[in-house]
Amino acid sequence: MCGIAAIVSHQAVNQELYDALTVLQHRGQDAAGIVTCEKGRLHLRKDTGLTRDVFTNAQMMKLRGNMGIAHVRYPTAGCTSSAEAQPFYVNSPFGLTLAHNGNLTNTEELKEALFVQDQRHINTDSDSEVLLNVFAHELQSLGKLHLSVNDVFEAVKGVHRRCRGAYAVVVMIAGFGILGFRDPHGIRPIVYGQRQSESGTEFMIASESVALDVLGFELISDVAAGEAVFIEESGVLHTRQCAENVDHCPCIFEYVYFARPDSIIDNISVYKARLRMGTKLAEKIQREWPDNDIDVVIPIPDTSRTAALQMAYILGVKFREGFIKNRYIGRTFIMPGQKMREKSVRQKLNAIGLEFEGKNVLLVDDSVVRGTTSEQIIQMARDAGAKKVYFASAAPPVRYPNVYGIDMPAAHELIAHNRTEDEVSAAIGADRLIYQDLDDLIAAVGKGNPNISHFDTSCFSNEYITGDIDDDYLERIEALRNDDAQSERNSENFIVEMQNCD
Ligand SMILES: O=P(O)(O)OC[C@H]1O[C@H](OP(=O)(O)OP(=O)(O)O)[C@H](O)[C@@H]1O
Ligand SMILES: NC(=O)CC[C@H](N)C(=O)O
Ligand SMILES: [Mg+2]
Repeated sequence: MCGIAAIVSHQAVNQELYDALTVLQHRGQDAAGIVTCEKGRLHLRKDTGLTRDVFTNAQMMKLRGNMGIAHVRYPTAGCTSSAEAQPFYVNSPFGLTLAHNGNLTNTEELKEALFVQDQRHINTDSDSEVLLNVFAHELQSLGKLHLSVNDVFEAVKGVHRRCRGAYAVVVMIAGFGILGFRDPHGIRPIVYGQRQSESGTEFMIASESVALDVLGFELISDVAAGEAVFIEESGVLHTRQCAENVDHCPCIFEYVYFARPDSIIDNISVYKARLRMGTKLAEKIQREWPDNDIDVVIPIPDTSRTAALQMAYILGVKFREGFIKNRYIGRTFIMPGQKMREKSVRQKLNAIGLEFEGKNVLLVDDSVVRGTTSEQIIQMARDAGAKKVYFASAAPPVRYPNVYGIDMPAAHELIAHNRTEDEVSAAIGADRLIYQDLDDLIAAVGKGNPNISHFDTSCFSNEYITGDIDDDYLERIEALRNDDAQSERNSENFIVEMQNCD
């Protein structure tokens, strides 16, 4: 899950893109990058690390220009080398840079075709580099010396014909403008907005509306599934539906975990969706366990707080902060490698003993994926003196890999894979485990926008909307991207960057 942002302004965009990345940091902590365009010339800075670590003042000064795009990365393909940090660049045609959130599911076929038919060179293992080259080829093959807005939309149509999987994308065409587009299923979020300045209208595209809010842009709309928006460098906006078969199916895990609660995605408030998840889960407890002896509801910071608050309210029991989060440790689930994730949970969360001593506590988390957090937290609650430790998950059991931009490719690394709910409860050491039902999760999120008829729920249901995921594919991905394979690849880190400014 990465974060993308783009701004077309009448003044320098370097600081605003940087600010946008800090607001989108929760979507990717591995690498960050910004590219700006000044009179047709591109200035790029990208590297591994958090936004605050990647850009020095001197580098920021070099990112001149009134339009640019930016990215924070959480890898789902390739390795963690800085060469795979985004934005990516190709010089032909016209000078293109791209930032991508999502994951292509036909990368290998595309790579082969790019090499054999399109005579294009791919230098990394990143699917996003492949995506950029597909777009570049589609634009090139129109054979135009001077680009029109229509040509840009024709190239997006070509991308939709060739690419499978999830892609929310921003592309900057040097000296011409900025494009945003979303795959025909609209799996990953992308929004655009505007603000007025003394010199005219300015536009921003971003993964989440919270980035627009913070930078003073007013939300115009989500980019619809299959749609493209293009903003000319002068500040003129164009939109076009570019896909033939649109079937909007946004990722439900954005609402469970990834997105910030203060974002609105596809007209659904993430905050309200999480409150409704809390209501549904509390109602399930009341239904199935009416004589429960829960004394207190305690959230596992940060993401579960909204659902937990609502659960306590519906159950009529106290809500207490039993764990304090170290604000300097990032999100553990999106960290690379199980060792680092395990170590970080303990560094990140610490118990307040008096909230546990002698009590039956209901710990609430938004989801249980590998079980890294829940296992340690339950032990911490016991160590702090809890009598009984019950555990509730606002999402159903995560049993299947995600192939659309969340890095959980190996089924055997998921604690609920091939386990019953009771077995998971035993594995994490809970006295009782209550999972949200999938229908309730869908109802909780879907209530915010009745026009969305279905969601990508693949990690819960094993149903993959793109229709190209079979056992063979999942086996290949698991072999390529399980934790051991990744750490081997990352330790080699052999891909060297082609362009960057120091
Ligand atoms: O079962 P696991 O593999 O541990 O994954 C699930 C946990 O990871 C996430 O927290 P994270 O620390 O990433 O972020 P948060 O602070 O936003 O809750 C999520 O909120 C769960 O707590
Ligand atoms: N999480 C994402 O959106 C990742 C984008 C892209 N697949 C990468 O690995 O860089
Ligand atoms: Mg968490």
